[in-house]
Amino acid sequence: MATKQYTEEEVAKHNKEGDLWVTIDAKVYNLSKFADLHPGGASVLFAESIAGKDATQTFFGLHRLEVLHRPQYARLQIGTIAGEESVIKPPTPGEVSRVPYAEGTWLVPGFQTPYYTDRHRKFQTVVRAFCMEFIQPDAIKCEENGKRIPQEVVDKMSEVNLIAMRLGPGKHLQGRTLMNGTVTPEEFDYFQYELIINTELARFGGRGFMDALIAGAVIGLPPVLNYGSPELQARIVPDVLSGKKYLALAISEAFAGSDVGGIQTTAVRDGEFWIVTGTKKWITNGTFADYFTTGCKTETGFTVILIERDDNVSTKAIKTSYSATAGTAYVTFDKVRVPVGNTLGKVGNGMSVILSNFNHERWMVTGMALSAQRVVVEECMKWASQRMVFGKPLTSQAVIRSKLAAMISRVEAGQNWLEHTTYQMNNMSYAEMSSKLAGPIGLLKQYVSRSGQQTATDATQIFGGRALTVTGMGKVIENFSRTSAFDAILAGAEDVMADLGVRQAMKKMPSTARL
Ligand code: HEM
Repeated sequence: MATKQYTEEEVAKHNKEGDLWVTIDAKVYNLSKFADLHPGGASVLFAESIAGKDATQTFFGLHRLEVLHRPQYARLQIGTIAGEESVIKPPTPGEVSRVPYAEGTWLVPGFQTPYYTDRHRKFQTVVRAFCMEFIQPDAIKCEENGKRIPQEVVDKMSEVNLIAMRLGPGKHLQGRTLMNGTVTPEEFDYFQYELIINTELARFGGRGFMDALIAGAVIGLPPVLNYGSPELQARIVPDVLSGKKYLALAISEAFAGSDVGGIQTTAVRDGEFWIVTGTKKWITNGTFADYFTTGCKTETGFTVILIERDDNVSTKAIKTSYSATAGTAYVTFDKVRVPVGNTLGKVGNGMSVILSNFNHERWMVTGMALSAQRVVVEECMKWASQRMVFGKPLTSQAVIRSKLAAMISRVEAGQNWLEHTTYQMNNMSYAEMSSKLAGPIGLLKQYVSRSGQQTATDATQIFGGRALTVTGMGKVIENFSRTSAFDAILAGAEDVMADLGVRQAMKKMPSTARL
């Protein structure tokens, strides 16, 4: 680290081509050689207001702080300004943001919460620190290069049983040490701890990587845990939870999406085997999955079968508008022989297997979508404060403040509804949840995905052209705007969710209700 101290007068002498210093947040940088390599061009650095001067305000109007921490640029620092201290710092691992509305109120000092305890806060700190240290660096890289999640990250996650925790509480947690003992399996209350995990995993500004984080198993393993035979579970579950094998949920097809009943993949009995033929589309983690929890048409209806990858299973990456790191695949089953013992639940009863899984899946998607939306609120709060227009910050414009008001209201409304729903889930049996919460969760999901898209539109207006570039200042907004539509589709399309909520409510209308 550069420790040499300079006065402002000394820095001011280095103000020309070939001999160029600037100060940013009390740190002195020698840009003499870098000027010609500067992505923003050399000439901007020689401006009278920049060369040899304190360029802090201009710098933060154009760059994210992370630029200064990239090793190739951190090297340019030669010292600091004598008697001054750098004050703009990246968050330390586990640190909670102090930007208003950047965190759920339960994390804001002075606010009360009926749902969370100090144990939850401790857990949140540990999970955030873990995510920042072990997941975030690869999340950013993979989101950009589209490569699958590195095995080392998966191993690290399984070391603290993060993969198992992502499936919620249950017997699969028994005997496991969770997050190095921060929470016990008994204590892992139905959803609050899991909600914390989903919230933290969604804070990286990379939607593709969010789905790469073993999302396939999160949505595809519960049917094995809830409906698989003990033998099947013993063979499959430990390897998936320890990250040695990957699993994907394979329901949707080119022929049927939210209308699950219309799927065309068939499973025909041949003695002790099923012969499965058909195709599946949009399968998250499919390119690298070893197992597929697959919806099939059978003689007596719809049946869910666990298919193991073999030579008759082929997967092909589908190009989507989000990162290929999610491993979204087109899957072809070509007369795959699958032991009948791999059937999940009763033959012909697949619809209830899938439907019982949906509540948890939709709730998870909602939690992650809301967390990503909150990150956008934080980005906009920061940007609108630091961006100067005509000598004043953007926040001095009423129209910008009005957009911020709308964004904050949406994310806070979503959070309160989500926490309330999570509390119900904590206190209901699985069966109760299926009958009472399918509708409300559908409505909540469509509310959060719709508000996410409105927030994406508002954020794009606030960031302007910067919201359209994949790198640089607006990269989080660009990623969110490009991918928030995924939340409106995955696990049930927005319109279908809204309709489900109303239809379920209609079923419960008292026959005597009159105006
Ligand atoms: C340590 C000093 C600096 C480093 C390491 C640096 C680095 C970079 C990098 C990496 C970019 C690409 C965009 C991004 O990733 O955010 C960039 C863009 C830019 N930089 Fe710098 N820069 C420095 C100082 C400055 C200063 C003092 C100015 C003052 C005018 C400046 C003006 C610009 C401009 C105008 C762009 C283009 C921004 C855009 O396209 O939105 N840079 N710089």
